[in-house]
Amino acid sequence: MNDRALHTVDLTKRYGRFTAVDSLSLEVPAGEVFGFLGPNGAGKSTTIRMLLGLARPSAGRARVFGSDASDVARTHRLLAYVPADVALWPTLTGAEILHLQARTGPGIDPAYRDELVERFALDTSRPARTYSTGNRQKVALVAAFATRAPLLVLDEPTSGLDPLMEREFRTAVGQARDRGQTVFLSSHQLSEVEAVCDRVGILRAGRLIEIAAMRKLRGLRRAEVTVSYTGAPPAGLDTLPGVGPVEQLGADRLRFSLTGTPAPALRALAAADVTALVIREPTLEEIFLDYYGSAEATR
Ligand SMILES: Nc1ncnc2c1ncn2[C@@H]1O[C@H](COP(=O)(O)OP(=O)(O)OP(=O)(O)O)[C@@H](O)[C@H]1O
Repeated sequence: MNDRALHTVDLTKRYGRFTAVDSLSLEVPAGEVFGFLGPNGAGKSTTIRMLLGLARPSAGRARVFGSDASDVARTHRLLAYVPADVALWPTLTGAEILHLQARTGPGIDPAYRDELVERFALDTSRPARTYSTGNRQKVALVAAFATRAPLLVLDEPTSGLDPLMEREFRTAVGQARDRGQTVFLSSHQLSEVEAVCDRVGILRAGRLIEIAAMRKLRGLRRAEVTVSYTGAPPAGLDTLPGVGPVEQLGADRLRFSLTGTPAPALRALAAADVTALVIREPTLEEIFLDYYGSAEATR
């Protein structure tokens, strides 16, 4: 099989005069867990619809394991897809839907499917119309992860899941990787992408602005650190590498931004009588603004 699971060249989608996806060129090698990050409206779902042959590109091309994405009869035998808004047959139960999907998709591992039903705590005896958003997502995730499709395309698959289920999701992605499946995961949750992906592409206003290994993305991060203390304030923080301007928030509290390893800052803090320490991770939007400049970050 082709060693490139996904390959796009100048992939473009215009709606009238609006360009939703702009000359996207991307390669995802087989076996990689690739994160596709971007804020709302960046063009993630539109890109995915073109990869799945569900939307026709205005220009450029998309290939799935070497076949043109428009050849859905061929490419859909090689992939499983979890859409952002999962719609199920309302009168069928979860079990019936899983059974149906097993018969129509690229083939499944029934024992692993049953294990996933347990792990995702899915009550498959209920009709789908009674399912919450999260439960509908679970049905779609179980169906996708149980396949042996070489490519899993997941479009913001965890937006309705609680933290316990999010953990199961991360485990299932790791198991898919261990089996050699390629995972294309669209998300706007940096922590999720960071936990499971090998590489990440950042999309903004329809353009791919960065493709980086996770290690590099971590280097871009700027955390906000708030420190409460008694007695003398921690000394020498503002001369440390990675520490941004130190802002005093009252008599016994200060705040600073931190990029890269926290070790030097923690050593400086250890010398003071710290009563509370809060480290807030930046949002994806803040990383964009931080790294690319606020003027560029708006469409
Ligand atoms: N059929 C359509 N007609 C016109 N504009 C569209 C159409 N589909 C999408 N768009 C626009 O294209 C842009 C990209 O939308 P898309 O759904 O791909 O974004 P997204 O990154 O998936 O966002 P989200 O995280 O909110 O799902 C948006 O501005 C959207 O309004």
